[in-house]
Amino acid sequence: MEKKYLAGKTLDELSGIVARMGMPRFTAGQIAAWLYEKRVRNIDEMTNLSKQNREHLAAEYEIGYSVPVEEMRSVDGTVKYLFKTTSGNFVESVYIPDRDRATLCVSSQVGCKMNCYFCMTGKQGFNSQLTVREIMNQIISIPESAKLTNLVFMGMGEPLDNLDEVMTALTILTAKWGFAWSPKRITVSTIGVKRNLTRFLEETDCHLAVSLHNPFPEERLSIMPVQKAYPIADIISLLRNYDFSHQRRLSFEYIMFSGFNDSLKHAEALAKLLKGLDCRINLIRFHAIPGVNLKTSVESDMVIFRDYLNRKGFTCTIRTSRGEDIFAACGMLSTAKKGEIGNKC
Ligand SMILES: C[S@@+](CC[C@H](N)C(=O)[O-])C[C@H]1O[C@@H](n2cnc3c(N)ncnc32)[C@H](O)[C@@H]1O
Ligand code: SF4
Repeated sequence: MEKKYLAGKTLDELSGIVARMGMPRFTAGQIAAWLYEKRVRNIDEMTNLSKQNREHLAAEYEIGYSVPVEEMRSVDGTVKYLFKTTSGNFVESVYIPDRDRATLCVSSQVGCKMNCYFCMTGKQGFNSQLTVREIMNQIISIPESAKLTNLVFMGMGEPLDNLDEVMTALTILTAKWGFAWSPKRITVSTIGVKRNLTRFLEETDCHLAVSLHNPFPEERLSIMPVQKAYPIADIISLLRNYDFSHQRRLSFEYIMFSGFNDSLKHAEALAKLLKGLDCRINLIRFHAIPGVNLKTSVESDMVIFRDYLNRKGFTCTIRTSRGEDIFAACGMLSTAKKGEIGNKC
């Protein structure tokens, strides 16, 4: 019999399992602590469960964590990890140490349906959803797991297109019986999948980042097909119904493309679009990818753009690029790995 996995199970699900197996109710909490606090890799290590209960559990279940299959280290300390998924594909996670912070950028899907012109993951097309176990595994199975202070869902895939699994991962990360993290340590990035945005905003307190990239609808549509189904103006109207003036943070991601979206006219339109919203704007350098005819903006244009937005009352910063020497743009390593395997077949 193929074994099922315990990793990624919530306390409610574990309670159902122990009840079915005739174990005491409190065993569910003990198993959750072994999975998410002590992070053991083998049921036999759950030493406060009786030997009989461990054997019983191990007859049907295994834990289901798996270590990365490859890693690339940057001179700046960034590490890119590659994980093999159940579907036989690969996803990436990037560990980014920065003074007293240690952030992990996690993937939510294998590939992506959204097909943004500038994105390597988009070029892969959609392959499959990651399960909550595969999302949690990225966080638990890197050597630096215990050092992590922050998480960003900015790896491969669109988190709001896999919301059930992402929400369960957020529950495990923030529940007392799980990681017990504050939701303020977690940021979910989206291009604005409106149908799921409301649920995310209502049911979590995690920070939100929206990938905007161009304030003009036609121009945005030319690089982001999602603009057709979910225009950015509608997303912004929806966001105006929520309070981002306290603990919860709203930010907009804006990749700066030379001669495409980096003029003062764009900065003015962006300021107009976001007027009155409590938000930050992050300007990002474009990581060039093969076959895409766009270049990152020069530093002086980014500075002019940033200063204009700061004068308009926004908090706008230029994000430092990390791990340039290890293909840090998401999707590059997994695409290379896919090609390697494809070539071998
Ligand atoms: C890979 S996406 C994943 C999260 C979500 N799908 C989104 O688009 O917000 C995370 C961020 O990376 C940005 N990005 C994608 N390709 C990039 C590239 N080649 N250079 C710089 N940033 C890129 C996206 O625009 C987005 O802001
Ligand atoms: S930028 Fe985000 S939404 Fe667009 S293709 Fe890449 S992963 Fe998908």
